[in-house]
Parts: sequence; C-alpha cells; structure tokens
Amino acid sequence: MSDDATARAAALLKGHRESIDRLDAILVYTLGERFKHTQAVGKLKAEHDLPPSDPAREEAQIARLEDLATRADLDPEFAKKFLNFIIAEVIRHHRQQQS
Ligand SMILES: O=C(O)C(=O)C[C@]1(C(=O)O)C=C[C@@H](O)C=C1
Repeated sequence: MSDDATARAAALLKGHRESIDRLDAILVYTLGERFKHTQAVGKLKAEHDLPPSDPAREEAQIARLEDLATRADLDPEFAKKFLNFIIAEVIRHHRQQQS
C-alpha cells in the first residue's frame, strides 16, 4: 500500500478511536446514573421488605430492549445478555442492602 493510503487509514483509525472513547465515556456515565436509581430502588425495597428481583418487570425490560436493539442494528441477543448482566449486579446490590 502507498504511504498516502497508509496515512489516510491511520487518520481514519484515529477518528474512529476518538468516537469510541467518547461513546465509552457516555456508557460509563449512563451506567453510573442507572446505578444511582437502582441504589434508591434497593433502599426502598429494603425499607418495605420487597423482594430484590422482579421477574415480570425483567421480562418486560428484556422484550423492550430486544425490540430497541433490532431497530438500532444491535444484536438483540447481545442486548439481552448485557441487560441481564447489569440486572444481576443490581440484584446483588439489593441483597447486600437487605442484609
Ligand atoms: O425495577 C426494579 O424493581 C429493580 O429492582 C430494578 C431492576 C433493574 O436493574 O432494572 C433490578 C432488579 C429487578 O429484578 C428488576 C429491575
């Protein structure tokens, strides 16, 4: 490949990586905000003796996210695994708040 083509590829790679870094920051801040709300939910659940998990709510969330993922060109299976991973961590926090 010519030096020009290599330099263009390097510039494109740099641009994509800058966008990826910005998007990763959005993900981290978004998750931080989500966990603030789930901590508040965990406190409410602990105070009112409510169960840490709500399978019906999770089912609705998964169905909604799968639909959103499909429309956003994201693999719905991945979206489901990702949400389940986050929810499992939230339930772990809820259990800690209740003990
Ligand atoms: O909505 C709740 O009841 C929550 O505790 C929050 C949350 C979630 O992370 O979205 C976590 C656990 C429940 O099973 C369902 C949803």
